[in-house]
Amino acid sequence: MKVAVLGAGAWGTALAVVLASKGVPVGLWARREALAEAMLAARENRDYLPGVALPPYIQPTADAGEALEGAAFAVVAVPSKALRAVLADLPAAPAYVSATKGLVAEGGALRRVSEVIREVTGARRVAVLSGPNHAEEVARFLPAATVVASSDEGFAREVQAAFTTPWFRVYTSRDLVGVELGGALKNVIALAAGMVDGLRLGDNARAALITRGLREIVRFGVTQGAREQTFYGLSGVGDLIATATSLHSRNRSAGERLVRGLTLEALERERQVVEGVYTVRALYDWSRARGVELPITEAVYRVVYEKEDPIRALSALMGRELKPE
Ligand SMILES: NC(=O)C1=CN([C@@H]2O[C@H](COP(=O)(O)OP(=O)(O)OC[C@H]3O[C@@H](n4cnc5c(N)ncnc54)[C@H](O)[C@@H]3O)[C@@H](O)[C@H]2O)C=CC1
Ligand SMILES: O=C(CO)COP(=O)(O)O
Repeated sequence: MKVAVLGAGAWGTALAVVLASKGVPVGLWARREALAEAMLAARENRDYLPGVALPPYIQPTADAGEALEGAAFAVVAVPSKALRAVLADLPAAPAYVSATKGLVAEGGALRRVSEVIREVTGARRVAVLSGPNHAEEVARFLPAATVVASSDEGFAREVQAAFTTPWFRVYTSRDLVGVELGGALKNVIALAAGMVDGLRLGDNARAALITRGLREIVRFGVTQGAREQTFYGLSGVGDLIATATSLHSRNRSAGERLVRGLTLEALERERQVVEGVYTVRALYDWSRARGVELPITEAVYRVVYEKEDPIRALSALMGRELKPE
């Protein structure tokens, strides 16, 4: 069995390493010819995942047709903002696994990445792979667990079997909506946790924020048809903890740097993608249009997009109406 990985950032590369480490041939598609050539020459992705050797079973290429040729399924690991345009340009695969963690805002509607994949490609077999999985650790064979969710149980099991290794444990789930939203929304809470870190507000504050953040994720997720229980698993609270507390997390670190003077414009120019910056805007617009309260999302939005003083935005969370937990 061969697999195509679309997107040669840190995560696409790490997932390719997982598959190739067990002898699965992988076509790793990079948008830029120069990156594909550099990976071929150095057998390393120095731009996005330096220090990790690419096993021989990985075939880097900028030719999507070559990457997809004979693949049983394609793993989508491109940033959510580029998703639609990238997919529209590529040949179709028999099935898709989304590894992208974000939301796509289109004309006032919020779309999940798997919905966009389904719509653009017409594929019927679509799964989401999501969990507490920093690429830097997964690619170095440190132990990790993840979830593959699909409404097609057979496909979820196929993907589970493809990715499972002695150090990468894969669970299945039928709650695709819950698994997908857990991965997207935790980035917003991780931005907020980074702001707490940047302001040196302490461990108690970070724990309170993560816990109330989980509540906010559940509140939104349930309105979208997710099962509440899913958010208490690996792809929910598991990923929230990994992202909101890790030195690897780009979202957490972006929050920290934004309150210390980094501008949004400078952040957007950086090479690595910080999905939470787009997710928070999409969620904020959605919540305002529907009158749904998402207080942490609102605070993060105001700091990132309205340049509100972060102390003021976070104090507003403390000063909300008192109520039972
Ligand atoms: N890095 C990680 O540990 C994890 C990342 N993810 C998710 O995977 C997705 C991809 O992230 P990473 O691999 O970390 O990316 P990255 O930050 O390492 O690299 C960015 C990637 O996006 C590509 N890119 C940028 N603009 C593009 C455009 N306009 N069209 C096509 N491609 C474009 C770049 O070429 C590069 O491959 C994101 O949704 C992220 O949230 C999920 C789990 C873990
Ligand atoms: O999703 C991730 C870990 O599970 C990666 O998080 P960051 O994008 O914040 O680095």
